Amino acid sequence: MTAPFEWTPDARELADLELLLSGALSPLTGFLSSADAHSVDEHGTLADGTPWPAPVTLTLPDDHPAAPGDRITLRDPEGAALAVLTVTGREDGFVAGPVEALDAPEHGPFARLRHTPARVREEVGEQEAVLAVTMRGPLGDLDEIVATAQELKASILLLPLAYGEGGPAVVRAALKARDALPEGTLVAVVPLAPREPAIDLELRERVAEAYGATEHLAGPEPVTIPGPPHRRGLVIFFTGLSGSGKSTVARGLRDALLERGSRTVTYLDGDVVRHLLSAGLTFSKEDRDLNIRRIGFVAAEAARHGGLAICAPIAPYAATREEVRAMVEAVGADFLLVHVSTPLAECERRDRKGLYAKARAGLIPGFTGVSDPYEEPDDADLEIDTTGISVDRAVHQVLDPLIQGGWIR
Ligand SMILES: Nc1ncnc2c1ncn2[C@@H]1O[C@H](COP(=O)(O)OS(=O)(=O)O)[C@@H](OP(=O)(O)O)[C@H]1O
Ligand SMILES: Nc1ncnc2c1ncn2[C@@H]1O[C@H](COP(=O)(O)OP(=O)(O)O)[C@@H](O)[C@H]1O
Repeated sequence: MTAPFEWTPDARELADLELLLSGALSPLTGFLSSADAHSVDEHGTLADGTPWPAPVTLTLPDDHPAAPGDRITLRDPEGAALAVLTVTGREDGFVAGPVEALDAPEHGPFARLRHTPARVREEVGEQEAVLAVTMRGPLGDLDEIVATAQELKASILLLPLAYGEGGPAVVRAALKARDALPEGTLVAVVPLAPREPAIDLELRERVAEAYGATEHLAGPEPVTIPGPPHRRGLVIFFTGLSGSGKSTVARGLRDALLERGSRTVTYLDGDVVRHLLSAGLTFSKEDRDLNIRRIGFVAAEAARHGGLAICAPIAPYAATREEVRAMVEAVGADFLLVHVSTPLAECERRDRKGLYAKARAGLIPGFTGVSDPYEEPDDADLEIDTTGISVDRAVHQVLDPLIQGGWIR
């Protein structure tokens, strides 16, 4: 049964929730209170003295109405109800309490391999010694694992710690290793998000124990060599006042890239987006933020598999631009913020669409730069002022650093 209050935890918290529900974080049965989390940080124990290596917490905004005694349905981003949390405390932004599983649909890559610790222990049998190998990347030396297992007369359990973009690759590596290891080697997928190295190792030990391990080997850390810039996803995000030249330069850049032909280009113009993706949104702060998040979402999807996206909205708020940068970097792509810093006076002099005149006459309320804020970026990767220079020159001020940085060939 779902509860009256609702919340959608973030990706890390959802991963922890899955582990709490499966028993992989035993003896924990819920999210920690602030007191427990601080005690773990300071002493490596819960407040009652039980040893525990890592805070497992859930953040809830202060304006969320749930209070101690209330029940909150926890949902995944697609809306599936995963669990109910019974609130025992709220402090320092954390909500604490035990969680109970709901009948959530199982999906996602390798969902069939997400065996619970109880199921794995049952399959292995209580008497047997088990060598668990936790892995975040491909295993190097399988001979060493085989030799250790023989010495311990143990069966082998591979625990790929699948989290985030690289998750499926770790599981594939585990399945490949299983085929080369002795018969009877088991694989169980554990969605354990990484922590700082020492804590990560201790937490892996605890998870391995929950899975019945009598011995634990931590597999090598993955060596992540990012691809060369010209193969990585890239989002070029123009921001600036209306009339500063964002669309003109962005279109020129798009055309120059298409002429070179070395990359696919997705172009998200501010005006075009407003007619389709964000049709119906106003220019209130909330709607502008939503508009920018939508643009960021589409751009990040285009960049996820190595595409190049160009966006050219006003994007007046620094925090929202930072959110988009984080969304793009979270999919392993690069983000370049281009501030088209043409001063207001010049934008107003151009007044291509007559909007500044209307804004000054009070006919358009909340017009950026006139009667609505524009927060100047202090994190721009490039700045161009298009006053008194040709469009071609302005386009080159963006294109040249892209070539120099290796993003464009
Ligand atoms: N109140 C108000 N403030 C600013 N701009 C306004 C407003 N009302 C309409 N317009 C027109 O909408 C274009 C900006 O849309 P954006 O989607 O880029 O804006 S935002 O990023 O959501 O703030 C902008 O186009 P550009 O000139 O291409 O920037 C304006 O033509
Ligand atoms: N060097 C330049 N770069 C870009 N635009 C320029 C430049 N010089 C003059 N302009 C003019 O400035 C206006 C910019 O309008 P636009 O690109 O629609 O701005 P925005 O998308 O920022 O609202 C256009 O009329 C364009 O021709």
